This record gives sequence, structure tokens and C-alpha cells, in this order.
Amino acid sequence: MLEIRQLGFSFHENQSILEDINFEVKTGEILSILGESGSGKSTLLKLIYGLEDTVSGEIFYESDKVTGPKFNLVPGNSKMKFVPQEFDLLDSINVSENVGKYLSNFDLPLKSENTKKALKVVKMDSFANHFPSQLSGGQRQRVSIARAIATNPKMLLLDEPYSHLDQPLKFEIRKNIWNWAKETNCTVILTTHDVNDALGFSDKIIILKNGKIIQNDSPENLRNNPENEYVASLLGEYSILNADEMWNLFQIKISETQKAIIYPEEISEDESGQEFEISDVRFRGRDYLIETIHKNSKLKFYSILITENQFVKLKIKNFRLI
Ligand SMILES: Nc1ncnc2c1ncn2[C@@H]1O[C@H](COP(=O)(O)OP(=O)(O)OP(=O)(O)O)[C@@H](O)[C@H]1O
Repeated sequence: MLEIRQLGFSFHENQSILEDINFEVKTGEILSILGESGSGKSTLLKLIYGLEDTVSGEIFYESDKVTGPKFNLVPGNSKMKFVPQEFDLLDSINVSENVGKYLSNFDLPLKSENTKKALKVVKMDSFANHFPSQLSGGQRQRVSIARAIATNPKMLLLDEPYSHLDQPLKFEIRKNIWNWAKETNCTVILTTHDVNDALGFSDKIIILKNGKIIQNDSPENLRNNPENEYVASLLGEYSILNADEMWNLFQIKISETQKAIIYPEEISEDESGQEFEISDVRFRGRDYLIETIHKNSKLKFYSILITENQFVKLKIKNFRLI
């Protein structure tokens, strides 16, 4: 179990990079830290691994206090594996040797088995004899993940692990890492700004903004009940209407102090609905995202067909308040 209590961090005085961070991660859980660029995701991961010293608060891993470089000759926690954004493979040895670098030579068949298994998780088994200089950025990234996995860590910290991967590969590798982590009961914390890395592949998601946790919840709760518009905006397409718009357009009464967040799949065409003018149509593969406007109110919805009409009548099937 990892526990973070009232953590604060800054690089200089009069600056705040992380503020009042509190959360727990249970053994075997997969946690994604989602936030815009500069929100403090990598810094949080480095603090958990002990690469930076906390300014305030405490981090405990399995009841031991995590300390930073001020207290350790070799920074980093030997009980965890951290894969940073800059992958430091050794160019003089091949992929297989890089992955086995931290494994004991005492049992060579076991070393070879663990290396092969790890390379399979990241789909790099066919590159075992290549040298890092012969690999693309995404392939090097996968090898550095395999190197961490091969050690069978109890806690794996991944900083933007899928940033260099194309969509089909991303999908497969995210699934493989999930399966591997669940099989080995490894706790995984990863950072991302892509909601798709987080929604289907995490037990919990932490939303970070300007160094503060905005929400810490299951993927389902996060999407069903986003704390505010920033959270909704990280989770994909949405529309937002205030109390006057909800009443005037749809005769739905909500408090003046609240707004309604409506996802595209919660809006449907209906002859008895409110008329909106189509302002934009984008093909998404399986359907179209249609943007519409009525006076200053905007709604987005999905449609399998493109209508010939310039106007559509829309109804809201569901919404949540923020
Ligand atoms: N060594 C440093 N010295 C001073 N400021 C830093 C340093 N490293 C990061 N920062 C600042 O700390 C803030 C958080 O950076 P961090 O890298 O944790 O963000 P992030 O959410 O991981 O961003 P990204 O998604 O772009 O990687 C940023 O404002 C950044 O400019």
C-alpha cells in the first residue's frame, strides 16, 4: 500500500508545484494520473520514487517512509521500478541484454524466461537481438518498460508510457500491461494526458490541475459525476448548458448556481425536440460528431448518418450537474 499525506512540493521558494496531495493506492491497483501538460504528474511520480525531496507532507510505501536524495546516497526506491520519459538503454548491448540488465545471473534459464516474458508483454520479442540504435523511439520506450517488468516489481511507476505508440499498438500494450499487472499483483501508477490510456485501463484515476488533485475516483464515477468542467474536458467530448439554457431550450429546471454537462451520446434527434442549426460535422470512423448551435447555446451529438438538413431537432436524454 502507498500512502501520500498532505504532500507539498516546489523547486524554488514562492512557487508551488504540488499542494496538499492526499491519496492511497492499494496493492495490485492500477492508478492513472491524468492532467494537462505542466500539472505536476511527472513530479509526483518522481517524489513517489524518491528522486525529489518533499517540501511538506509524507509518503509511505508498505509502512516505510519514502525519502529523497537528501537522505539517500543512491536516489530511488529499490522496492519500486520507475520508467521515466527519457529511456536510458545501453547502446552497446542488444535488446535482450538490456531487458535482463537488472536480473541475477545466478539462474540463467530463469533470467532468459523473465526477459522473454517481459518482451512479449510489450510486443518486442521479435527484436530481442536488435541493438537500441536500430530501434524507433516507440520501440525503445517499449524495451525500457520491458526492462522494468522483467524484474517482477511490486510497484511500477510509468511516466507517459504510451506517448510514442500508435493507436492499435497502444491498445494492445495497455491491455497486456493490465493483464501482466493483475496476474502478478503489481501496483502500477502511470501518468498520461490521454483519457483513453486511463478510462479502460485503471482501477482509479486521479485528475491533477496546477499541482492539486481535483478528483480521485473510479473511471465510471469520474465520467458519470465529474467534479467540474476541467474534469469533463479531460474525458472527451461534452456540451455544457447553464440553468437558463436548460429551461429555455428543454424546459428542465436546474439550480441557477449549477450547470449541466451532457455527453454526445446523451443527445438524440427527436421531432418534438428543440431546433438547432448544424455548425460542423466530423467523421470519427464509426459515426459522425455533429456540432450544433441555437442562439449562443451549443450541443454536440453522435450520428451514424449525415442529415441533408441544415437543422436538427434535439432532446437531452441524460445529464449531470456541476
Ligand atoms: N527541474 C525543474 N525546475 C523547475 N521547475 C520545474 C522542473 N521540472 C518541472 N518543473 C515545473 O514543474 C511543473 C510540473 O512539471 P511536471 O513535469 O511534473 O508536469 P507534467 O504534468 O508531468 O507535464 P507533462 O505532461 O508536460 O510531462 C511545470 O510547471 C514545470 O515547468
